[in-house]
Amino acid sequence: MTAADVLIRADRVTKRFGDFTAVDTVTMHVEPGEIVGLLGANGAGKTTLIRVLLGLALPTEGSVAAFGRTPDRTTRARLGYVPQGLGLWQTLTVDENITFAAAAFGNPPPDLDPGLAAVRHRPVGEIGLGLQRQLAFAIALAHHPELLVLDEPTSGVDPLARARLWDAVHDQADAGTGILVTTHYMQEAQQCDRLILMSRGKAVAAGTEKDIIGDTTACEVDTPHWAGAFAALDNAGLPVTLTGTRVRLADTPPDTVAQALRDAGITADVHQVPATLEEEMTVIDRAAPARA
Ligand SMILES: Nc1ncnc2c1ncn2[C@@H]1O[C@H](COP(=O)(O)OP(=O)(O)OP(=O)(O)O)[C@@H](O)[C@H]1O
Repeated sequence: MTAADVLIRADRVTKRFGDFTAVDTVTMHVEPGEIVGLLGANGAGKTTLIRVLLGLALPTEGSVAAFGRTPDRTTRARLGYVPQGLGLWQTLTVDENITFAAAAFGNPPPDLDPGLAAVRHRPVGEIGLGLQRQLAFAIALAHHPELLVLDEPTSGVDPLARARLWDAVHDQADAGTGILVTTHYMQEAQQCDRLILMSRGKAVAAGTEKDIIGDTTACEVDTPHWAGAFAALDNAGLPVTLTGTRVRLADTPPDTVAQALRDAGITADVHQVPATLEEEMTVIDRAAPARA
């Protein structure tokens, strides 16, 4: 990879608001044709990092470059951005939003798929969130950006629309567009070529899902008394989670779990399994130092 191959990069970027460090010394980049997932809990610093990358906020320390230069209006024209709030004018119609964006970027308005075409004369504030997301996505793609930045693109979207959106993202990446996408749905991480995990402002892990999970394990507790097992492990101060009736504990020795269950008089099978990405994330968050 040469510097010319990098679409966007952050080099030791820190962003502070007063005494609060929202982004802490983050270095990352996105290349053409790859889908990079920025993962992290609420408040981890994902949106702030994106705003700095796009030139919408200045870094307190460190530097950013888009297409090899300081982000400005010219670089903005080479990327598509769908912010968490979608960036649409709620009181303008679908058509008016499209016309406005097309004029700003100097491109012809995009073709609309039938769902959006049917509501083209309605104010955006009156159409459903799913259609609003589709519109924001169509507008972001209309000028054929080299880089697409999507902040929580699937939040509040039904499973079918979510699958469609990821299909569209893959089509873009296959055509050579670089994608930077934030999410806190860990299942969506599997859609990405590369992940960057943020915790309390820092990039704490990077690579594929497999790289990030590494050797971390979890204990799974097999018992018909799952409610009692959960309560007992929770009372013992262990990091237990319950998904459906599945009782699991990330990064906890099986002996510790078995002992806590025995102490509570609960019979159960305890076995060790590879951790999920979500579990790895909680392990990392537990270990991460408090924000500077
Ligand atoms: N303008 C601001 N002034 C003060 N604090 C801010 C500002 N913008 C963001 N923050 C704080 O910085 C931290 C990181 O926020 P950010 O929105 O970047 O997180 P995030 O990872 O995108 O979370 P979410 O998934 O909830 O959007 C939060 O604690 C937030 O309250």
